[in-house]
Amino acid sequence: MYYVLGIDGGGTKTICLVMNEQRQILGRGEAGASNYQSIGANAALISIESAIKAAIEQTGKIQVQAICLGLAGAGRSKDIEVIQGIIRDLQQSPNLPIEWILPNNIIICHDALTALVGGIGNDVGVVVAAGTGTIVFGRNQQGQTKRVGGWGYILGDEGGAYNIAVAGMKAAMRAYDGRELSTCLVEDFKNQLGLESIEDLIEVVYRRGWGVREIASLAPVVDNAAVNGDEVAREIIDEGVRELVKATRVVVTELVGDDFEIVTVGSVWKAKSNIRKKFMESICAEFGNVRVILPRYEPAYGACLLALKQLHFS
Ligand SMILES: Nc1ncnc2c1ncn2[C@@H]1O[C@H](COP(=O)(O)OP(=O)(O)OP(=O)(O)O)[C@@H](O)[C@H]1O
Repeated sequence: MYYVLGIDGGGTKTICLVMNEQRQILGRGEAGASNYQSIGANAALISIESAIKAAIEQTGKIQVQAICLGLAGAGRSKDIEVIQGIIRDLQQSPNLPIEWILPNNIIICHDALTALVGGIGNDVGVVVAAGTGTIVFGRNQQGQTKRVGGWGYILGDEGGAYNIAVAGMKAAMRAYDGRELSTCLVEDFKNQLGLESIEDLIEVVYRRGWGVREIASLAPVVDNAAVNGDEVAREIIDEGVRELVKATRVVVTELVGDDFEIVTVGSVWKAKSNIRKKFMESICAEFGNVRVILPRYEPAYGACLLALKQLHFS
C-alpha cells in the first residue's frame, strides 16, 4: 500500500493528513502556524513536524512515499528553497517516516493550489479565497494556470477581511469628521472595542501593536452593520464583492471558456451580508456554465491528492 502526506500550512494553523492510494484518510494532525515569512523558518519547521507527528501517530507504522506541502507564499523560487531546507531538516528527524522520500516526490506549492484541488476534488477549476486576504487561482484541463491578487495587505487583498475592516474604520473617521455620510459604524466600532470616543481608534490601530490579523478581525463589524441596513457599510461590502468578481473574471476569461467550477474558500464568504450570494449572482450572470460551489474537501486533502498524482495514482 502506498501512503502520502498532505500538508496545509496557514497563518493560524498547520494541518497534516495521511492518505493511502485508495484516498482513505488514516490520520490527521494539527499544529500552530507555518507561514514562515511571518514566523521564521524554525518556527514553521516545528509546526510542520508536530502536525506530521500527530497525524502518523494515528496510522501505525507506515512508509510514506510522497509529501505535498501547500504553504502560503510558496509560489516564488526563493520561498521554495527555504521550504526545501525545512524538509531536509524534517528528513533528518528519527521520529518521522519520511527520510527516504525521493526529491521528485516532495511537492512544494502555493496554498491556493491545494485549496483548489481540495475544494473541487481535482485540479481543474478556480478557487476564490477570501479570508484575511484574497487570491483567485485557476487551472484548466491543459494545465495552464492563472493567479490574480494575493499581493498582501498593502499591495492587494481587495475584498478580504483586512480591507473591509480598514475601509469600515476609515468610513467611521470620515463620518466623525463630517466629511462624508454618517454611519452607524462609528458607534459599532466604539462598542466592539469598548472605546469612549471613536478618536480612541488611534490608540487601537497605531499604539497597541495590532497586526494585520487583529485589524482584519474587525471585518464582522462592517458585515453586521451592512445587515442592519447601514448604507456606508453596505457599499463597502458591495465594493468587496465587485473586486472579487473582477479578479475572478480575469482568471475565468484567461483560462478560456465558462465551463468551470468555482470554489469559494475562507471565512469572508460566511458573511451575513450576502457576499457569497451577490458574488454568485454576478459571476453566473456573466458566465453561463460556471458553477459556484462550497469546498468538497479541505486544502490538506488537496495536498494529498497532488502527492498521489505525483505517484501516478490519480
Ligand atoms: N462575518 C464575517 N464578515 C466578514 N469577515 C469575516 C466574517 N467572519 C470572519 N471574517 C474574517 O475572516 C478572517 C479569517 O479568514 P479565514 O478563516 O479564511 O483565515 P485566514 O486567516 O485568511 O487563513 P489562514 O489561517 O488559512 O492563513 C478574519 O479576519 C475574520 O475577521
